[in-house]
Amino acid sequence: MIRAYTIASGKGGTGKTTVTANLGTALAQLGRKTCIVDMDLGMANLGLVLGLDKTPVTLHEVLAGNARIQDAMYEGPYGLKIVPSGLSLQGFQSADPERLKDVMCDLTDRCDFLFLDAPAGIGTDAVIPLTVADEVLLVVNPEISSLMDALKIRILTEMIGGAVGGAVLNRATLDSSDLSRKKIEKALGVRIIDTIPEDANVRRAAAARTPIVVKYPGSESSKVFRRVAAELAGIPIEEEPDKVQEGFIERLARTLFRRGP
Ligand SMILES: Nc1ncnc2c1ncn2[C@@H]1O[C@H](COP(=O)(O)OP(=O)(O)OP(=O)(O)O)[C@@H](O)[C@H]1O
Repeated sequence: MIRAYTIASGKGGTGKTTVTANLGTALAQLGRKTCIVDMDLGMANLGLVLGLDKTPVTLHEVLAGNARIQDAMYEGPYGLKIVPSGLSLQGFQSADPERLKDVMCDLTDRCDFLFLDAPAGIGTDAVIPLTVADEVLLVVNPEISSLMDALKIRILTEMIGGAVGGAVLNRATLDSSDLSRKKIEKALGVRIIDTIPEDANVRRAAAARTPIVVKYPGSESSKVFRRVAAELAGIPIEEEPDKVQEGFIERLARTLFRRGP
């Protein structure tokens, strides 16, 4: 039985693609058949951040009725299936987001988990993914503009008969200007499933066109992605306890009392 999630935020640049790519990879690492789809028909970048170079068939052709979804699926890490969107404006014009429902039917037997990376805004290509998923997961940053846009998406989703399952707070810092998790939860009216910190390794991994859970598996963000993936898969995850940071005194003692050559 397939479980479909749409990753949405309303505001651009909150981390939807990052969350889609890494949750998808983390679920694939857990052995779940997982497919991620770039619904950003105009400004595609899921394939780019995952290092796909040759993608002769994309979601553009599928939504234009000229190809089957299985022809637009490319292999990612741990057997993750990636459906990129095309980069051409012509392809964008020919793609009809209304075909998404039929595409989802074709995917039913092919995977356990499906993630749709929604575009920013409330255009047709952003709204349709909100209706077809079992649950919408919001990606929100700890700032008022992101919160307001996420709230709009929550209300819109409910108005059109969809369901919001929760939110992921991304790019959290310890800065006092950050909205707190509690405030966001209260204003948004949905549970914050987990919090991903602001992490320079996220950008480094994107530059290397590799998910952070593969490139920097020990980073804080990777731990959060694995935790959320485990929760979605309904399995307990045991993280290694964090190594106690060696302080200056411990380092000095180790150097002074080192045995042997
Ligand atoms: N936790 C994080 N720490 C640091 N940088 C991050 C984090 N999450 C995302 N980023 C960076 O923020 C930028 C935007 O992220 P991303 O592309 O995932 O957002 P998006 O919501 O998909 O954007 P768009 O609305 O344009 O599709 C990228 O450069 C990404 O590497």
